[in-house]
Amino acid sequence: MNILEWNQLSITEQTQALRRPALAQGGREAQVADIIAKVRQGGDAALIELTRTLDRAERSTLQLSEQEIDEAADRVGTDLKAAIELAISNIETFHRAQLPTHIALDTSPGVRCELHFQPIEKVGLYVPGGSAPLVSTVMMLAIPARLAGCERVVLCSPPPINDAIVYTARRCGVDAIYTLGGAQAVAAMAYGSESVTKVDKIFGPGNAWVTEAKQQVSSDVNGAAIDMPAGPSEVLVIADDTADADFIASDLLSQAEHGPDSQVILVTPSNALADQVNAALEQQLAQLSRADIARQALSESRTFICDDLAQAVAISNAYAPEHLIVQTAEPRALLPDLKNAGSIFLGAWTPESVGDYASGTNHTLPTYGYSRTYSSLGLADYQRRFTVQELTPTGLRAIGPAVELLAATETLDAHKNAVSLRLAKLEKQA
Ligand SMILES: NC(=O)c1ccc[n+]([C@@H]2O[C@H](COP(=O)([O-])OP(=O)(O)OC[C@H]3O[C@@H](n4cnc5c(N)ncnc54)[C@H](O)[C@@H]3O)[C@@H](O)[C@H]2O)c1
Ligand SMILES: N[C@H](CO)Cc1c[nH]c[nH+]1
Ligand SMILES: [Zn+2]
Repeated sequence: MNILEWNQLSITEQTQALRRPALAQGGREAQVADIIAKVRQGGDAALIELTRTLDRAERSTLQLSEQEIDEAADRVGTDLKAAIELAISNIETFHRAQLPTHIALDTSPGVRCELHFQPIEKVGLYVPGGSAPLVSTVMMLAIPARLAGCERVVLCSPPPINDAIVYTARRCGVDAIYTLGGAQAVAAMAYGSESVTKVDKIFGPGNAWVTEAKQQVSSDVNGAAIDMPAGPSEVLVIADDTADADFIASDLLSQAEHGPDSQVILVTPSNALADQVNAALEQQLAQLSRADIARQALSESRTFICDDLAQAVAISNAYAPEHLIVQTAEPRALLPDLKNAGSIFLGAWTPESVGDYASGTNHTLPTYGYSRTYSSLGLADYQRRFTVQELTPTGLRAIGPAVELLAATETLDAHKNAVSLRLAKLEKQA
């Protein structure tokens, strides 16, 4: 990886060096808008045609039949099924603990306020499959959907759909599975078609086409809400000279292998470590089946040499990575200063891969720097919350005059009147 001295870069160069490669490419807006328009106009026929041209797959139906699901499940080995069970157990445990608490209290005597939670009724899950079949993403998206109580859960993944994706979808309670990928899958779930259910909210990561389509359908009131912009994978590692260069290289490569537009960053005050990591990257790349993809990602990735760990934290906060790994002598000591990251991995024995699969946390995370304002996917994303209030005459007498005065100050007479009429009636009754 290119090694750069952070302090030698101008402000413009620093900003440029932290730019995401997928965003730098850009230019997909019109193409994605065209795909969405075709799906809205042509329904299933357009989806079948787009699947043929963009995914080179011939299918006359989009939804998997029960027989196809049974056959796929039979082909999944028992060892893999056991690993899936272990992951499901931890993901369920962590997400069940996120079930919200209903609030009901009196803010003052006779003024009852309540906070209620309701599942979003219909949700659509996108499971990437273009370059690798992300079985783990099925668990990350479907488990919280079921725990939240969503009524209908549908899933799209590009053809040829992987057997383990199908098995896991059924195991996690998905109601319908469609062999659809890319922007066309997002459009189908947002607007519906003859065979695809229109959903209220779309969840899941994907490549730049998927992410762009999610943005477009979420800005249309007739489309669907989305979880977050979860695009090409990225990781930033903060390390000092106590860190193991092989471990760091393995973590960087684990995200670099996702796609050519993935990005990985190492920030360290140690020149020696930077060189060791580069040597370890070369060694490990030679063993990887996806070395070509990882090399492309590494070409847009870099190491920054910084003054100290405080500067490393500042660089990380500015980049706002999807994943942040801290491999320093005292990783937890940095935690209070780490502001913007989707998910943080502390210490030498916490490879990012454990969060991808089985520790229990969700691997669907904001990319492109959106971890400044978006959070890791959680149970709350599958629910909506609303408030309830109920006042007694005592309650209205207590807060009514203040409401009247506030309404008058805003020159909103009707607001004031709605209180005044009632207070007058209460006066008469007294
Ligand atoms: N942020 C997260 O939480 C998170 C989690 C898992 C994966 N990811 C990322 O998800 C991505 C998965 O990408 P992927 O490509 O493997 O699978 P994908 O399923 O997201 O995309 C494949 C689809 O892209 C469409 N497509 C490909 N080239 C196209 C083109 N030229 N024009 C129009 N459509 C085209 C095709 O329809 C295909 O079905 C990776 O970048 C990975 O890093 C992110
Ligand atoms: N690291 C990905 C999120 O950026 C998630 C994933 C799935 N499988 C392996 N990794
Ligand atoms: Zn990963």
